[in-house]
Amino acid sequence: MILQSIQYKDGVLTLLDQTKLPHDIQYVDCTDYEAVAVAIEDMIVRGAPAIGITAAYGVVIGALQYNGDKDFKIYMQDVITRLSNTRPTAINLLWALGRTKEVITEDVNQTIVALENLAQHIYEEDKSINDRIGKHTLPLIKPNSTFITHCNPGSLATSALGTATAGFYLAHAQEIPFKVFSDETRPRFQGALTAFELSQAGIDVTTITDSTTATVLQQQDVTAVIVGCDRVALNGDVVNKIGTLPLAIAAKFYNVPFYVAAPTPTFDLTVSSGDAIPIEARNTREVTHIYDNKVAADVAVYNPAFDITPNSLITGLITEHGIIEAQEQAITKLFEEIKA
Ligand SMILES: CSC[C@@H](O)[C@@H](O)C(=O)COP(=O)(O)O
Repeated sequence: MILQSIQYKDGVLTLLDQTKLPHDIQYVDCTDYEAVAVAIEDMIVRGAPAIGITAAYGVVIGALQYNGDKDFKIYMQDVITRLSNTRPTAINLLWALGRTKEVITEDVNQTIVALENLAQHIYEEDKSINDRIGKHTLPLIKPNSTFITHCNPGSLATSALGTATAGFYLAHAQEIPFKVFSDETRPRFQGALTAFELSQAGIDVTTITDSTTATVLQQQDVTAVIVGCDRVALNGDVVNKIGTLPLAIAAKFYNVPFYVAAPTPTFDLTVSSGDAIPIEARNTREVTHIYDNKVAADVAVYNPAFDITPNSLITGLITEHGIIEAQEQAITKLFEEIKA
């Protein structure tokens, strides 16, 4: 069973509350755009593609709330600005919001219909991207192979099969035996969500602490590491959940291929390299507390939510158009082909 993290009907955006998983399955209904913005900030919804889809629906809800107090286009710009300031790293957010801007006109009713169609289109497009990334990942999943993944690049973070997990779902459906090690991903335990969703689907998954990753690479015959991403720079550097960089370094040391599942909406061709990508600094409480239990002394805390993996550590980027090198030339060529 694949859990749906985002559902929309008649002005109500229903989000699976990921802060409660895996213990409780609870949903949050958003009927105003401020609630959507807070849901993104508080990580009720999370994961790059899911954030983009949610923001697109947030704009629809914002348009539905319009009460004529000010010029419609100025009001809609305020809605978009609020949503775009929720989280800084995953480019899917700005990508989706940029697309909503293109359909906003002075005509309120027409704009609402266009925004609803667009949000639905972005949602469906993401599903198709998941499927296609899965198909390109499938040849890597030979019988009895072993993988490591990090964070949650799964159905919870997208509209369907996930990015890095899509191949796992397809291979499992074909009854190919394989196993997955899932880093728990401190401090927010997104990897525990990956283990949860893969195990729900009947996939052989083992949770490991982030500090066990190198030992698994040392001890096991790992076929490949496959992770997702939040933003890919023009030169192929990848920003993904904190802990991806040490995993990539360890994979290189043990000669294990390191793949990044990268939907094209996650590329940002305006940034030449990873160090130009803004890295979100999150609340120190995420580190000092596990749920409500204090686990750290009262000392300084450094809590970047993402890290930058240099292109030299990446074997390939698994896009919906196929696997490409994490290099500027290959990325430019892909986007030229898409445009043509
Ligand atoms: C869907 S791929 C991106 C993920 O690997 C990952 O970095 C992610 O889910 C984002 O993290 P989050 O901070 O929970 O929104």
